[in-house]
Amino acid sequence: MSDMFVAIAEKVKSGYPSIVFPEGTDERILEATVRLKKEGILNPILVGNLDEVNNKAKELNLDTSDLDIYDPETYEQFEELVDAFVERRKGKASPEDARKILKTPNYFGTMLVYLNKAAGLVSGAAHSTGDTVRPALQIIKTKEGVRKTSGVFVMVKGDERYIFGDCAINIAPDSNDLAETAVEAAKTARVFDIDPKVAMLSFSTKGSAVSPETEKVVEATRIAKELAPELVLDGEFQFDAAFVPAVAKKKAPDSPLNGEANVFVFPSLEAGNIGYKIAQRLGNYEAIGPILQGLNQPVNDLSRGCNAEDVYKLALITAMQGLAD
Ligand SMILES: CC(C)(COP(=O)(O)OP(=O)(O)OC[C@H]1O[C@@H](n2cnc3c(N)ncnc32)[C@H](O)[C@@H]1OP(=O)(O)O)[C@@H](O)C(=O)NCCC(=O)NCCS
Ligand SMILES: CC(=O)OP(=O)(O)O
Repeated sequence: MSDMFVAIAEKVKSGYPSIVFPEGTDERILEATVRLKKEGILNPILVGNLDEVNNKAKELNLDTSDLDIYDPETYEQFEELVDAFVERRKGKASPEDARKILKTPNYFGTMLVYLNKAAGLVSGAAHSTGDTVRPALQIIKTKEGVRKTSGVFVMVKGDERYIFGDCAINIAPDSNDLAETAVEAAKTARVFDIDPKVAMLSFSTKGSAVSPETEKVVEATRIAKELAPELVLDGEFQFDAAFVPAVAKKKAPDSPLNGEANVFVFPSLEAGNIGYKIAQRLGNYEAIGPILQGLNQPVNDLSRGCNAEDVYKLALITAMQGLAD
């Protein structure tokens, strides 16, 4: 494991937070949580039917005897969750609706976080992103000053670390959305000791093509600079002009990025989601995330293509976000 994750694990261990995993019968979740508990890093709370979770663990030769397993069907404080959900949804859910909704593991787990019974949540190994994040958007909500959450990956290979976003949430971002993603991604970068140099990506570099798509990124760059004038941030850039110094000299000789960008803001969810998966699967970068930015409490999604190592690392990041809040 890279030094970065070893350091995060040490930090998390000192706080020993509880993190909730709504997918208690998923084998990757089971493998990662048993390891996290055994290493004394954090306290996993698995959601699911006790027998089903334990039987699945047995099949995998994993010992879940010292893990907390909460079943929404038998959870003693369920009515507390119902009341808090009805209050939070302000007229959008009756107590009967809430009782039904909170039987679903992602809503149940998210309410545990909202009520501070857990410090964060990791899900999405077996659920789509929509089903994983919707409870958080409705219950946890964004921090004051953040209009929309976005999902970034930390891309790791050896000592190399980059932030890619938005790869998960906003399907057709406008200029304001892109600017906000950029500013939040720079903050996320600092969490991983990356000194952010932010590139606003497009298929054009500094006006080499002009279209509504490129103009959206030009405008996003202007807004992001206004929001965070201290940031090293520029656009619009093709990936090579943002990343390869020799290409940057030719295509954008006057830019402060100098082809050294390490935070990449994609112009649409198509580009971001496809882009991170290509870097992961063809480029052999580890892709940890999506890490949701700008929420009041940490809730993070996984790709359904994840492995147990990805779950373990995203759990570490989630716990670290919780300690920082
Ligand atoms: C994220 C997503 C599920 C939200 O869609 P949705 O549930 O239809 O959203 P809605 O517009 O109905 O909004 C639901 C709630 O979430 C909030 N919300 C929606 N998008 C949000 C965002 N980006 N940030 C913060 N809140 C958001 C809304 O304000 C609303 O809150 P309210 O009920 O309290 O008023 C949707 O944008 C989506 O499917 N994105 C793509 C996910 C994906 O497949 N990614 C690729 C794989 S990672
Ligand atoms: C992040 C992501 O693409 O998730 P999934 O692969 O589950 O759709």
